Amino acid sequence: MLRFARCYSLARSKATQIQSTVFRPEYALKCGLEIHTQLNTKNKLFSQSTNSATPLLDVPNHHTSFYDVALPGTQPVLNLEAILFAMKLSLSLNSQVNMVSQFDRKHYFYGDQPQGYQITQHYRPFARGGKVNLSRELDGIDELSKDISIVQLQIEQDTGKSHYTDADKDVVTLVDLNRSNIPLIELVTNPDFSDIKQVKAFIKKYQNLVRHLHISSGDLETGAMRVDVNLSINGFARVELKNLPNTSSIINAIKYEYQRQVELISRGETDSLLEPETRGWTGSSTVKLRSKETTIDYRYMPDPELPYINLAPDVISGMAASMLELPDDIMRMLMQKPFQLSLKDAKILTYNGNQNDMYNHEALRSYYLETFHEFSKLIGKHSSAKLPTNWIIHEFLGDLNKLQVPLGKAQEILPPAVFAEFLRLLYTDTISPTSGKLLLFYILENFKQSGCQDSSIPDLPKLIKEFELHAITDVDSQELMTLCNDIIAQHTDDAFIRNLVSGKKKTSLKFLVGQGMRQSQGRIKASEFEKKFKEILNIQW
Ligand SMILES: Nc1ncnc2c1ncn2[C@@H]1O[C@H](COP(=O)(O)OP(=O)(O)OP(=O)(O)O)[C@@H](O)[C@H]1O
Ligand SMILES: [Mg+2]
Ligand SMILES: [Mg+2]
Repeated sequence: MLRFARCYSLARSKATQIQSTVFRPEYALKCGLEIHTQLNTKNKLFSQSTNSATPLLDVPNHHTSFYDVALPGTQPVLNLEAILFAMKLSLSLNSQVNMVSQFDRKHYFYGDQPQGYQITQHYRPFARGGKVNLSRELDGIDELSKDISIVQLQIEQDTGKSHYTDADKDVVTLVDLNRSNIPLIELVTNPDFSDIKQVKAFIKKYQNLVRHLHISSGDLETGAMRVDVNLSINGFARVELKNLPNTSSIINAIKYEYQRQVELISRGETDSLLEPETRGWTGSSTVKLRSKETTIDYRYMPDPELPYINLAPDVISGMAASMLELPDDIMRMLMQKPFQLSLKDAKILTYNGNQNDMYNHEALRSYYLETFHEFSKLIGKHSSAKLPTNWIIHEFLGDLNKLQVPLGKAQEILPPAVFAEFLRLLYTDTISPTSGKLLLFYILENFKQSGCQDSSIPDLPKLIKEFELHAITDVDSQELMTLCNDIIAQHTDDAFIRNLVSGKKKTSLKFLVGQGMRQSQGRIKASEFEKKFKEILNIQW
């Protein structure tokens, strides 16, 4: 117990130390990233095995061929889909695709690497150069604009996975080769990052890019994307940080390592910072894995079983011509007229979350754009941008999440033209926002209760009539007067009225209006109540 308490307090003090890390200009941070991304091709890089999309659910060693487990005599056959994916990514990053690239063997011995070498691209990578632009406007970095330049992109095969178990005190290593030979792209950036916000923004942006291009799930949690950070201060040697399973580990490891190096430099103890080293992340600190002297000699050599990748120029130009619009351009389009979305809303339509979301950004964006278009047609001009935004991005999405109904399904009963008609009812005050919320939720809940099977289009006028949701637009003045007088009689006393009328407690008016909205079930507008209460109580402010 005591030991636990000591460990706990040590971990807590490290956490506090990490939180309070201050980046000081006299200790300039320099960072570069190496990002491995699994490509979601149908098959593996050099075999016909399935490249599984659900690695966490798989039975170990299920997706393996003779080649993946390195049976003698098997040979690699290149999967061209991986080349197309690499080309898409390179073009999106403005990288120069090499017309000729080649595969090399990187030798090292490990249980989850049965060939004894990994096939990668060492001498002639797939693409070189390129950049990612980060901006204050879109990515929230401190600088107005900053380019992170790319060294290269290389295609390589993933390794298997080792699991260590403690069976009767003998440590047993279990090897799962499902991951062996899945295609990876390693992206190497120059050490252009000078603060944490830039690193975070880059990772988010790159993750979204691979999802946008449909070449990877980009998930850090499943290991589909793995980030190594290289970090140095004031010209000392770089330290490479590995085993960073999620964004918070990446950020905390940088903070911890920065602080560690600053302390060494400020104490003049810089011997250990003269040679590069590789460190791992334990969850609360970095620990040395190996130094330069013990660096493995990988004995790189061209793979004699694989021919060069020779690209014809028209393959690249053909791909360039068919490229999708990129996320930054889409965001800028959405933030301008006529849509005028906020950055946050534009991101919802452009940035993909993980697979658990009830929608994907592309489907939601086309739904939004089509509905916007239909709505503009209905009301005969460019619509007020706020209405489609609020009702699609906030209300509708909120309902889908609450009810766990996927957008693809909900669209069957609420295609863009029907949603646009619903928006028209709100725009023309045929129904109040309160009634609109009830109606939308009712429609979706009903659909959910049918097991998302009853895909008949809802009859909006009929439902409005049935549930008496029609807004009371021509409010009978006498009826409103009676309602307001009743509320005043039931909910106020002399002091309440005095403070309200004198303006000392103006918020009391909101309270009265709220009561009115509740009693009329939202069918009489708040502004009508406000007018009436002011008139009855002779409020002058
Ligand atoms: N002075 C430096 N400070 C911080 N980072 C640096 C510095 N110099 C280089 N880097 C970064 O180190 C990384 C080097 O990656 P690269 O893949 O080229 O080599 P590696 O780490 O030796 O190889 P491996 O792929 O086997 O890990 C790049 O991300 C680069 O930006
Ligand atoms: Mg490295
Ligand atoms: Mg590398």
